[in-house]
Amino acid sequence: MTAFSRFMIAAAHKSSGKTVVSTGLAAAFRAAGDDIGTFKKGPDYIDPMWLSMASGTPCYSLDFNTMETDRIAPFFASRARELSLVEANKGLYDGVCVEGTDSNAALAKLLDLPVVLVIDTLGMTRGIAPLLVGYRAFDTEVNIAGLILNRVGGARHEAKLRAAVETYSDIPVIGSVRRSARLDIGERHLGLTTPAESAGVEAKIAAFGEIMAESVDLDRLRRIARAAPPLDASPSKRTEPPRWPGLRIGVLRDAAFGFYYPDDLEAMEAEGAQIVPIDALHDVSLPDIDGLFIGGGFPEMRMRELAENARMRGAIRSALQAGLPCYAECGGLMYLCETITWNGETAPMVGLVPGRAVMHRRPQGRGYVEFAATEACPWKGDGCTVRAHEFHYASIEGLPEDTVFVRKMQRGTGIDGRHDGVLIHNTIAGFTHLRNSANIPWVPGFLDFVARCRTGRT
Ligand SMILES: NC(=O)CC[C@H](N)C(=O)O
Repeated sequence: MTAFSRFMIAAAHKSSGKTVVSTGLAAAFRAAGDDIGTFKKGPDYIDPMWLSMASGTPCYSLDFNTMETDRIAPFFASRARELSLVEANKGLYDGVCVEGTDSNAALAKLLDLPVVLVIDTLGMTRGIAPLLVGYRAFDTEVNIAGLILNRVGGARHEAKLRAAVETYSDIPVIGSVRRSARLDIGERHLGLTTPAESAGVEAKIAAFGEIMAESVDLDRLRRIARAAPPLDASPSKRTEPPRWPGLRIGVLRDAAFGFYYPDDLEAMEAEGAQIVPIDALHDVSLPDIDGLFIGGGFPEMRMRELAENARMRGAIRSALQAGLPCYAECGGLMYLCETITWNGETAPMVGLVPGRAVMHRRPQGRGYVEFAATEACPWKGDGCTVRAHEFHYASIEGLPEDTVFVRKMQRGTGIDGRHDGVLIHNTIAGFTHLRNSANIPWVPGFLDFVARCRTGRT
């Protein structure tokens, strides 16, 4: 049994301001000297970037789709800090199936998380009461322990909301956050803008923190978090020695590429690999590496700078053509194509994948996917059905007929609706985002492949 303080920030629907409130709370607790850690439910990469910048520690995803349910609590216990904030996705009770087995509420029950609801009160006064009554009655096993009124218009609005809540509900109001342009994070395709591309991001996060410290009763929230019962799970511990000591894995990490799960990179390090960060916008050559990992992100937002860095594009193309093993996901796949087209502009990219990445106005693939590896897949242990996710506005056009794919889609879109993961030399590049877990061990699969290629080379 492990005792540590924890709570979930949930809402009634998407875009209620959860991430801004959570980021501000993480910043406020950190500024107050609390040992705060953050988690995000679901496969998202962007909200965790804000949360981890605010807390100064990695933000880990908790996801029913890619993690075995019985591994979630040990994983949480091994990453939790003295005070842990879990940010929900969408609404508290939303989930893929009608039973809500993968909902935020299910996660709150699994981890015994007291829930703090952030309610977007825009255009709402007395109507908040039936919403809360319903949320409370819908599942009495969910511990809704506090309420933060968000986007409150002014003192009169706040008074009406408080009166309605106090009259009809027993959920305590622990905060009231006024509508303010200072609390804006821009939204666009895929969700929020990333901190890496927001000007003055540190000042912005500090301002979120100051506003939350003034608007939310932090002590009350600490008490709610402390009242969580001890968690019936021991931290997961690794006992085997690292299998690939000294393997050097380059990871593209900059304003264009940033979609990485911190525990995937930690899993590489636990196997003895060394992560070598590479900036595709500014570095002009590749460091000494055995393998390359290019995650997703927003290459389309930086396509001019990526194009202008012709030396790096050339260095990556030559290295991959010479057989350097590489794994690229989504934005990484787009970078490896011949060109990216967006907003009427086309820019040259690496040119390893003989196709053109084209951005569209609507998502071309979104949600959970399932695939089976084809015989062509050079990674070992990839034979079973793999669950993962995709979210992209890009498609790949002009791929030749004889393209070799390593994934046959059973659910989801991938590259052509049926396949994902092109194989070119020792590079696998696809739209799917993988998350390493006990049942989807892509990290050992990739590292083993990198090690085999290295042995072949030397
Ligand atoms: N998931 C990603 O890496 C997204 C890539 C790109 N920004 C798109 O929307 O298509």
